Amino acid sequence: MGKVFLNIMEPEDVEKIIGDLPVKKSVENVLIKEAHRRVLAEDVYATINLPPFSRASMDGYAVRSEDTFKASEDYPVKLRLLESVGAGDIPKNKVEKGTCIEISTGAPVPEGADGVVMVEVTQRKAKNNNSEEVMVYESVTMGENIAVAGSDVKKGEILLPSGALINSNKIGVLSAIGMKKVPVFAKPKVAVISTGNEIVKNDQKLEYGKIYDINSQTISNAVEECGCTPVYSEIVKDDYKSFMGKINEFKDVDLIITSGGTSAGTGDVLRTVLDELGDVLVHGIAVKPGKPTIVGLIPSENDKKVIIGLPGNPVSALVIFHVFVAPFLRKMASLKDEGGKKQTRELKISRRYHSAKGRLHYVLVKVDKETAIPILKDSGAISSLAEADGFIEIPKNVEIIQEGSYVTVMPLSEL
Ligand SMILES: Nc1nc2c(c(=O)[nH]1)N[C@H]1C(S)=C(S)[C@@H](COP(=O)(O)OP(=O)(O)OC[C@H]3O[C@@H](n4cnc5c(N)ncnc54)[C@H](O)[C@@H]3O)O[C@H]1N2
Ligand code: MOO
Repeated sequence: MGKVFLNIMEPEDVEKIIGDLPVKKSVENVLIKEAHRRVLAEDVYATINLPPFSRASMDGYAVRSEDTFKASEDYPVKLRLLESVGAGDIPKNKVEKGTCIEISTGAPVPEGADGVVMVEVTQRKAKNNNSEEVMVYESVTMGENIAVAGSDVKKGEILLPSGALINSNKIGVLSAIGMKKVPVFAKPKVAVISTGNEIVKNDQKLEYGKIYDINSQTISNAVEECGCTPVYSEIVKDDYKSFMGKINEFKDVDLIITSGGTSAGTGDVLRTVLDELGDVLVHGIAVKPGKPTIVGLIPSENDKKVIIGLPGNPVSALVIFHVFVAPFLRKMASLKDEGGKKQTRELKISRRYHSAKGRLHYVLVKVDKETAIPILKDSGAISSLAEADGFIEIPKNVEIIQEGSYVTVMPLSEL
């Protein structure tokens, strides 16, 4: 396949190409304590009734409701107390006419009882023969203060559908049926590789001409936010052998993201390696920043593996990741809003913005209350990362955005 760098593609076409890339999914069973923020891979049905038995929902006395119908402040009904049942206990007696059983919230309702009188509207009195009686000052209706077995969920009913993101409340639902292991989609593994002779890790000395690695950190975090597991890598030098070696090393990952080495410079070897190993689907997008972005496919064991080459500039790398890569990773991770973008906000732009025509522009913005403030620095400026909350898209045919116009802000991270 010939080089396609000069074949700059429109962003919509690139989104379509990425959207059509192959996605492999597998399922694994994890302990419930490890299921948080994972995606359910099967429908979950109730294996028991919820609640499993009819239980009191108030502290008080289990009664036959008809015994209390005439009860009032002035004419309380007297009921003989048979026993006291706490949560977790099993009642020994049956509630017969004229009797009651003291009951705690969560305890099983004794046979014969069809209502629970709240303790606040009763008074307990000891009698001479060591027995006790309860004065009831208010009536209860049938079923009052009782949660009947299966009234919440019936055994066999669907509790959660496949594809649900297991957050803390959904963990509660799975816990209610005593689930130990939960079927979830395996998290896609994504190798994150920074390339460049000038890049060093933070445990190395910063010699003249070198810079600390930013992209492994920013992109790995962003990968995690998409429900995938980042696999860290050593920095790869700008030479064919190192690059090829590293790509072959990551045989068991689902996708590879590199940064740097995408443009036309002499050290930019990703393109050469991809041309040799597989297919380059995209090399060049009509956007700014991020024009030299690469999307490729290389053969892997049974099918093909996707490689995304992000531009080296940390701002370009992050923006391109959010626009083009994150939706695909979220789809791989089976997150519900498959392919969808993150929650955006419509805000007023703080100043008039002038954009060069011809390419779609992504502009970092700081959000202050209801205003988006454009950050006017180039994509090599790290300080813009410190200020940025998100970015806006300015279509290729728009030159001027007037102060106060509404713009759509895409957030840069989850928090
Ligand atoms: N003749 C041309 N030159 C360039 C073009 C072009 O079309 N023709 N495109 C420019 C654009 S746009 C960008 S963006 C860069 C992208 O090039 P690369 O992807 O090859 O990136 P590098 O040259 O390796 O790096 C660019 C810049 O970013 C720094 N960098 C790289 N990786 C990291 C990292 N992990 N952490 C922190 N900083 C990183 C690197 O040191 C460079 O300063 O090419 C333009 N040139
Ligand atoms: O368009 Mo580059 O990607 O300048 O930053």
